[in-house]
Amino acid sequence: MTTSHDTDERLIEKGRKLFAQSWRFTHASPSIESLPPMGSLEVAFAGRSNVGKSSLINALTGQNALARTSHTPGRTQELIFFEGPEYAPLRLVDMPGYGYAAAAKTKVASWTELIHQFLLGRTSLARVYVLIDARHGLKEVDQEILKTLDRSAVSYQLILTKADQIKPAELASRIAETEAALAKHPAAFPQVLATSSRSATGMPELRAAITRLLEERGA
Ligand SMILES: Nc1nc2c(ncn2[C@@H]2O[C@H](COP(=O)(O)OP(=O)(O)OP(=O)(O)O)[C@@H](O)[C@H]2O)c(=O)[nH]1
Ligand SMILES: [Mg+2]
Repeated sequence: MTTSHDTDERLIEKGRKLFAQSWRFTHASPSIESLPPMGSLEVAFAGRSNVGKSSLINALTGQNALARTSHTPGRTQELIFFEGPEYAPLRLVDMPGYGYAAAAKTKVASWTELIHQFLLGRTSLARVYVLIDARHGLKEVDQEILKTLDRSAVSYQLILTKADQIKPAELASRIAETEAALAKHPAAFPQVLATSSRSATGMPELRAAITRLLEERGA
């Protein structure tokens, strides 16, 4: 008999292998006109500037220099695509951050436009993870992204990042509060994940979730 525990173990092992391969940068798109042709399934990471999108891609792949990270917000300014050579059906997409008030207004506006256009019009986009800083929770500017995702057909899930920065009890209440806020967004996964790129908390589960998605899509 197959139990759900067996399935979880199998997906965690398969996810570990998928992400243990050598990932590489393949494409950077500063505009919607310059996107790579659709083909492989894509999983994108969105969120406010500095929330830890690029760091999460590095932690998932175990390659610390794959995506460029920075202490200062506004590091990632284009849509950045990564592929694993032995598993072409999957691309990871690092996105520019939104809500960064210190950057030039015109830049912020063009990144925001790019983000919304990508999320609404990309049929190869199989899932979007929306990252939220576990210390701060959902902000008004995140709601705009959630509204865009509600209008698109893509499945999406929230991830609380930097879980290493707060106490377990605080993390538990932040998860509960964020899940409660998702009641207004029926298109979202009702469950919220918690991760730390620093301690690798949540990485096996996230790799398994992406692996399950690929299986569901027959990739
Ligand atoms: N403590 C802790 N710090 C983290 C974690 N993830 C990222 N950081 C730090 O947060 C800062 C921003 O990380 P990035 O990965 O560059 O964030 P980003 O969301 O890609 O930022 P932009 O590209 O500017 O939108 C860096 O100083 C990281 O070291 C984490 O899990 N724990
Ligand atoms: Mg980044």
